[in-house]
Amino acid sequence: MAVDPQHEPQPAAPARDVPPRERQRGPVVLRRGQVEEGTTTDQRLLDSRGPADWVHTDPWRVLRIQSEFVEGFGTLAELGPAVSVFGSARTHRDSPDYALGVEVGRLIAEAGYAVITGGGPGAMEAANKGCCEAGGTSVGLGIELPFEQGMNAWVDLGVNFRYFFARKTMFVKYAQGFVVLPGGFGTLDELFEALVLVQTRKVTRFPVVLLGTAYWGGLVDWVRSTVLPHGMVSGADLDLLHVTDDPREAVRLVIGSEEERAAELRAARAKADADREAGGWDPTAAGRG
Ligand SMILES: C/C(=C\CNc1ncnc2c1ncn2[C@@H]1O[C@H](COP(=O)(O)O)[C@@H](O)[C@H]1O)CO
Repeated sequence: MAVDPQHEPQPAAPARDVPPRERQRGPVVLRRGQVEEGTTTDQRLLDSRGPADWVHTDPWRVLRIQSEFVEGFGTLAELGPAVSVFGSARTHRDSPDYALGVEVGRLIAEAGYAVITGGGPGAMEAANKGCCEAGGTSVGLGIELPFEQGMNAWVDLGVNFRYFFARKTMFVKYAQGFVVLPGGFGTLDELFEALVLVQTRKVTRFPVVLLGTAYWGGLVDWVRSTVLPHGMVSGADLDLLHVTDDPREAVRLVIGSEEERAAELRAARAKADADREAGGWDPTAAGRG
């Protein structure tokens, strides 16, 4: 009998059509010899047991550092214009320096600027108090210290940092300038960090004002009489420092007078209008000041 080739029995499916052993490792597909035995990533995540010493390793710290920058940038990005105020954590509430801190915080707030401090006691608390009482935005960037230290009661917007260097970035990035009240090593560290950033042109137009001639005069004289003649700084570097006893003068030096600020705003708006007419409008140009 003739065999119809169309109805001949088909050979069995070749072995390669049998689904191979397969496993996924995140987005990676592993087959045959690439398949590893063991738990999935998800299983390992959910498994609470196991050693925990990795939380004290540098790669893990890098993620924590990254999260401090994310939290700081995220919280402060829309703060608007601000001035950072520094000064001793040990300034007593009944001291003239505390009253000076309250006054400068108030004047900054009345000029429409937020006040950023280290969120601690003393001069920081004073500046936050003055700002808060005047209805300004009172910011505290706290730091985790070996001894218990909460955010002062006058901070309305606070972020706590583990790392000094992440916190210091925020003081500079989100302020138009610094006002520095009498203080110790912490205050000096913040002062000289700002001066080096300006001197090396990492930041431009960043006024630094020392409030209290009796306290700061000795330091400024030493820089002028010793550091300058030794050639360790230039005459232009000395101009980076302003010293005054008058909180109004301090605020004016940092943010300009009301007229200067209004003129800056007018100029920024005019530039934005001109750019818009030219077809290249920069929506951020008129927003500050
Ligand atoms: C010393 C005491 C408390 C310290 N608490 C602080 N909280 C927040 N920020 C602080 C603290 N101490 C120092 N700082 C930072 O340094 C600057 C003040 O340092 P100084 O040595 O006192 O001049 C200040 O601007 C902060 O940014 C006990 O009361």
